[in-house]
Amino acid sequence: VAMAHLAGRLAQRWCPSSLQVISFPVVQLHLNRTAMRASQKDFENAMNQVKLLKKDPGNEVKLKLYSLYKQATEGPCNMPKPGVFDLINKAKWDAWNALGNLPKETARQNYVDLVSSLSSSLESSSQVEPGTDRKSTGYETLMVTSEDGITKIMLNRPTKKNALNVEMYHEIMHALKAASKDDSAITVLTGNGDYYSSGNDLTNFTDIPPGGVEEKAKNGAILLREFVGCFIDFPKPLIALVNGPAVGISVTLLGLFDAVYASDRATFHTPFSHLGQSPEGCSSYTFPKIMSPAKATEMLVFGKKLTAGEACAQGLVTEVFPDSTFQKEVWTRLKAFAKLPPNAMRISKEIIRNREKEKLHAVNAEECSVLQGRWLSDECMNAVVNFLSRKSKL
Ligand SMILES: CCCCC/C=C/C(=O)SCCNC(=O)CCNC(=O)[C@H](O)C(C)(C)COP(=O)(O)OP(=O)(O)OC[C@H]1O[C@@H](n2cnc3c(N)ncnc32)[C@H](O)[C@@H]1OP(=O)(O)O
Repeated sequence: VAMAHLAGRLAQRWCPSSLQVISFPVVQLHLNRTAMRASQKDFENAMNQVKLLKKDPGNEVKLKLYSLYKQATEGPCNMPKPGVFDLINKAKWDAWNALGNLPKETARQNYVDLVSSLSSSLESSSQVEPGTDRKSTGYETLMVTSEDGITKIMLNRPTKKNALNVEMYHEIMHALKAASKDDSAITVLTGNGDYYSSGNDLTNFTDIPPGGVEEKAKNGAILLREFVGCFIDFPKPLIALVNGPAVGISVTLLGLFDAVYASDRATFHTPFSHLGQSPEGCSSYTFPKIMSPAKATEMLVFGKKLTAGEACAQGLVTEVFPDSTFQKEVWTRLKAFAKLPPNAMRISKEIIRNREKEKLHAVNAEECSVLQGRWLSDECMNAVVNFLSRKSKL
């Protein structure tokens, strides 16, 4: 967190004249989380959209829609349990009752999300790849689509190399939560454009709250911990399609994915020391396990950039594909995976992940706490100032 006024102080201390040169963009970040909450109007629109669906979504989805509708409009299940032979009403009652005390607003949001994913998947079923189907509504920084049992979350700030601004952190968390509840069997994260992601948006460091830099660092650590926590807890198979270069947090998180497919154009770079920062995304734990402590040190401490082939040899990447056939090959494979029984996949992932979950959350907490301190350091501030003043790139 090279916050504007502290960075300004630094520049003044070391290079008074540079103050005229460096102008800090004070970014008004759209932390508008309420925008992500479905309004009554969104809910009504979704109800109308359901009537327009061209294909029957199937009984399981219809039960889900029914239960979410009832929960959103009436709250927790308030009907007497139907008799065992009243099969239809019993199935409806079971579905509604299973939602327990889910708040009405959450049910409304889930209903809207479900309808949105159905609209995308059912109306565009003639298309070949999830990459070409309809954009779901409501996201500023992502394109989220669902088709063929696959929810695809695409980072969508190609002009900024898919750098993660604060809004994108929130939207990814939201999209992951929605994907964990939707009907897809697997979830995919990828990037739009030539980059997978250039990591944390360094302008995140410039919008200082009234509490000053310490508060900024504290808020950053809280956000990061919650963000990484969503990856640790994600219940379905989560697959990264690394379409191009990946930097910083977009690389470290890969250790929490269930499979990582990369184009041979991709590179993997975690220049934390160069940036005066320290590893996150649980990489201080996952990387040494995946690739040996020494190889992890080369990446996380010395900032060695790996090619896709090297990352594959070290176990960080599952398989590398020629860029020219990357999309075709991986989507063919993913579609086959998505046809496997979803509950079996979920349970198998759970059994693998559960053994590590507690440890991963502890590592995440520790990494965030260390980073909070790093963001206040001169080393970190200098690096961010240099990038923002266009003095240095990676
Ligand atoms: C709160 C949670 C914190 C979590 C902690 C996470 C840590 C990390 O992720 S550390 C890694 C941070 N990332 C970087 O340091 C990368 C910085 N970017 C670069 O070095 C370069 O942009 C590049 C090597 C990624 C690409 O270089 P190039 O091909 O020459 O493209 P441009 O530099 O012209 O970039 C185009 C456009 O995108 C903007 N941009 C790219 N990356 C970032 C970024 N990380 N943050 C902010 N902005 C970024 C760049 O400024 C250009 O914008 P315009 O000048 O407006 O065109």
